Amino acid sequence: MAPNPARACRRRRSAQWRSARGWRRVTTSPRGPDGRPLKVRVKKSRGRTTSSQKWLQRQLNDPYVARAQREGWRSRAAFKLIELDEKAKILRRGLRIVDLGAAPGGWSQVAAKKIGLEEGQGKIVAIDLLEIDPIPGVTFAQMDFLTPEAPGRLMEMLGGQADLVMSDMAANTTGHKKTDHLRIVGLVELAAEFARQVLAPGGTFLAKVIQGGTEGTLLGDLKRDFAQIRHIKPAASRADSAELYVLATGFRGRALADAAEPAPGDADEAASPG
Ligand SMILES: C[S@@+](CC[C@H](N)C(=O)[O-])C[C@H]1O[C@@H](n2cnc3c(N)ncnc32)[C@H](O)[C@@H]1O
Repeated sequence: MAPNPARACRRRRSAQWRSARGWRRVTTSPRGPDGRPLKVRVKKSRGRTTSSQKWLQRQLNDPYVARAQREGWRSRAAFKLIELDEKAKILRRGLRIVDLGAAPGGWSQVAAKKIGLEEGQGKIVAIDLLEIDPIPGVTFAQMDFLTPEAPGRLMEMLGGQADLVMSDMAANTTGHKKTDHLRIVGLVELAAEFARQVLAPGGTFLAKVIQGGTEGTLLGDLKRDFAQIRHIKPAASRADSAELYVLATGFRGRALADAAEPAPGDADEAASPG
């Protein structure tokens, strides 16, 4: 019998529903001749709600999760990019895009559709620590963006300049607010540095930050290198989360960004009397 995706989806959601409410599966023995349990009981677990149950409860109560499943997006994050694009018109046919922190692939799916990737237009290169199921036309590398080889590898995959560098990277949270804040700021700073290396003049940089995360040096550098900076909080971004997106448009070009960076050795020359 052909698999029925709607039925599989219903079954998965009902399993999630049971798990989120503290039900756990108990498999009785003996097993039948086909190795499957003769009886499967579902029992309510005692004790406090675990963090994974809380996560599941949030998922089940989240309209974007259900909508993503219905519409075939790999993540609820897809709606954030859809909304950012509705507000700021960042995706156009034929664009060359770098997607940083791409897994499970929602943003790449949205971007691929908008730029006409399946019709042979534009290009998307993507990177993540995690593996993703292939997306037609998207060139993906499973690697840590923080490793020194990552920027070079991405540039090689891209084979030219980019029109848009987008980063939805989020480091695993530790629960320690200050550490989490510093980690995400570190990721955005590196992503912005990479954007300066690969963007064509007029290009766009979009990145997830957390409130207060684009103040100081990062914001100053972005203002110097891009014509316009905006902060946007899409409705799909959870209200109780401090995340928001910084959108920098109108890249002024590498020459300017490079001129602002002291070249290696400049400091020594300036300091040397002769
Ligand atoms: C919120 S998810 C991205 C969701 C994605 N935009 C989508 O639409 O499906 C954040 C991703 O950032 C990735 N990430 C975090 N740190 C990273 C790093 N140093 N290098 C590469 N990916 C990283 C995580 O593995 C995770 O998959």
